[in-house]
Amino acid sequence: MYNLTTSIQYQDAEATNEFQNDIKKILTPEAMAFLKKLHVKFNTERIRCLKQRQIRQKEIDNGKMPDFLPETKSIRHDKWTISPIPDDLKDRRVEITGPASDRKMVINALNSGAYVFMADLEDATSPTWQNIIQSQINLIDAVNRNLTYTNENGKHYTLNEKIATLLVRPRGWHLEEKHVLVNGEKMSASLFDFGLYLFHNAAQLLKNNSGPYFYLPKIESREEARLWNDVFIFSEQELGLQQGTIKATVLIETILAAFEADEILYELREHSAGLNCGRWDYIFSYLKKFRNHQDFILPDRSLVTMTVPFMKAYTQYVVETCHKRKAHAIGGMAAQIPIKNNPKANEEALNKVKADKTREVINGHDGSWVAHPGLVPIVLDVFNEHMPEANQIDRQIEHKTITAKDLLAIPEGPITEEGLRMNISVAIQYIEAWLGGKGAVPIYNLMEDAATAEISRAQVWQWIRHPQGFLEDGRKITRNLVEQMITVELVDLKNSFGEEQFNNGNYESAARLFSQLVFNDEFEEFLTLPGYERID
Ligand SMILES: CC(=O)SCCNC(=O)CCNC(=O)[C@H](O)C(C)(C)COP(=O)(O)OP(=O)(O)OC[C@H]1O[C@@H](n2cnc3c(N)ncnc32)[C@H](O)[C@@H]1OP(=O)(O)O
Ligand SMILES: O=CC(=O)O
Repeated sequence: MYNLTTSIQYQDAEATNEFQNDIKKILTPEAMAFLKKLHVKFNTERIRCLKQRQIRQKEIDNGKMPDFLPETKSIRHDKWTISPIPDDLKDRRVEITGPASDRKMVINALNSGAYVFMADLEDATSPTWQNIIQSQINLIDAVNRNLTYTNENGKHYTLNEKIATLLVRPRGWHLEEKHVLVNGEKMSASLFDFGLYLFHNAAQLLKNNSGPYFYLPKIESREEARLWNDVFIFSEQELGLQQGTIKATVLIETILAAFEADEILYELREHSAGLNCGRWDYIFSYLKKFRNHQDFILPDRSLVTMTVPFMKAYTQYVVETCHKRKAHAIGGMAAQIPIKNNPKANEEALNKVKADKTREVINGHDGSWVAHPGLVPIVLDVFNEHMPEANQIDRQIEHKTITAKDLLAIPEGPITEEGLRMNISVAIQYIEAWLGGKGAVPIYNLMEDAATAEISRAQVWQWIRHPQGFLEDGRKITRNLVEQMITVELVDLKNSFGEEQFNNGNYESAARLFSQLVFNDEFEEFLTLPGYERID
């Protein structure tokens, strides 16, 4: 535990010598002093914003549905644009993402041919202390161009001459870093991740003709965006950086943020590098926010695609809003990844990615995400074909005006036994991996991370309680049925992975956490909150 008020301890009884050296390299007295200032100055407002989320949830529960805000009408209707975008963020046609903690993956991502690499400390990272510190080490080495890795077979990895532009996604406002206390309270994880990356790398990034660039997750309102903007201004002053040096792309990945997309861009206009459509968290947010409404229910996860009306409306609104403000509108993550040893299934997966990205570029997106280096050339081809310039910010796309009704439209479709079993299986397997320190994993040939697993567990929670939570064969989804399925799932997992792997893993504790998440009437805001109590 590192207490920023009294003494700064560098000893950690649990840590190996190597890890202690890493901690020393990252948590220097100067860096700690900067972190402390950030937390002291901004934590009260962070807590207020989180309380505001609860208030808003109660209003929604009581029937006050989201709408465009009358008090910010002038922001939506006035003419303004964001500040000019730096050169290395003008062309973002393919962006790869991956956990910042995995050294080999960081090298592979930077070398992948993608234009941007989003190094993720959020949904793709299980925030063990080791992973968080390792992420900062990897990022410093990447920025200083001395990131190397040698695998168990002696294969050596180094960075290419030309690498992707680096953006870092710190953890969201709801998370805390339990290993660091400021005045006795756990430090905001967002400020910890952001502060350390900025402190250690801003000067070198500028020397590299780049800059400190971020992706901001899970924002729910313009006030949360304003808080980030205030953090940026303060940090720039503290570190002697020119105002506007920090740039950030906000993920529009909550239903409430969609209604304030223009306002969020406005708050960050001096620091903005556009918006991104974080589709998986968006679906989760839609489920979460309207969970207590009898008329809102989603069908099988596999049926909530980008072409269902509420998803289509949201992406169109984000593109339109961004382009009006001369900002990039980046697309989201197709869950498919290359499939080994099955050429037919692989071709089908790649075709799905191609179709998804083609839809996005035609819709007006200025770039999009991939989860795997094998997908970079496919997405590159799609964008090269349909987007000859660096971006299509100046292209006006004729969409019908998006209304609140469009953003809230409820999709139709069945809930199947397969869909229910799949949610249970995916969520347990994902939580198992997360408890073991892995935040992104392939499950049934799809990329799964915290956002996708959140959908799976939230659906099961909702289907048990919802009056229309029936399987298409007429059976009501009950606690009893789900309990039986969890038991069967654990047996299936043991049979497929073998006794040894099963016993060495965290399957039983993952099933316990999953049961807590779906059987407790109190809906957990994020699975990573109770999860964090179970990891080091
Ligand atoms: C909803 C959201 O929030 S999306 C954003 C957050 N999610 C992510 O970032 C997920 C990113 N993707 C991944 O983590 C991985 O692709 C996974 C876990 C899904 C699959 O990983 P693996 O099982 O290792 O894939 P696979 O075995 O095919 O890897 C082949 C090679 O590609 C590399 N690779 C795979 N994915 C990535 C990636 N995202 N970035 C860099 N390299 C990668 C592997 O390191 C491996 O390299 P090697 O050949 O040098 O050993
Ligand atoms: O963060 C991205 C998402 O799709 O969720």
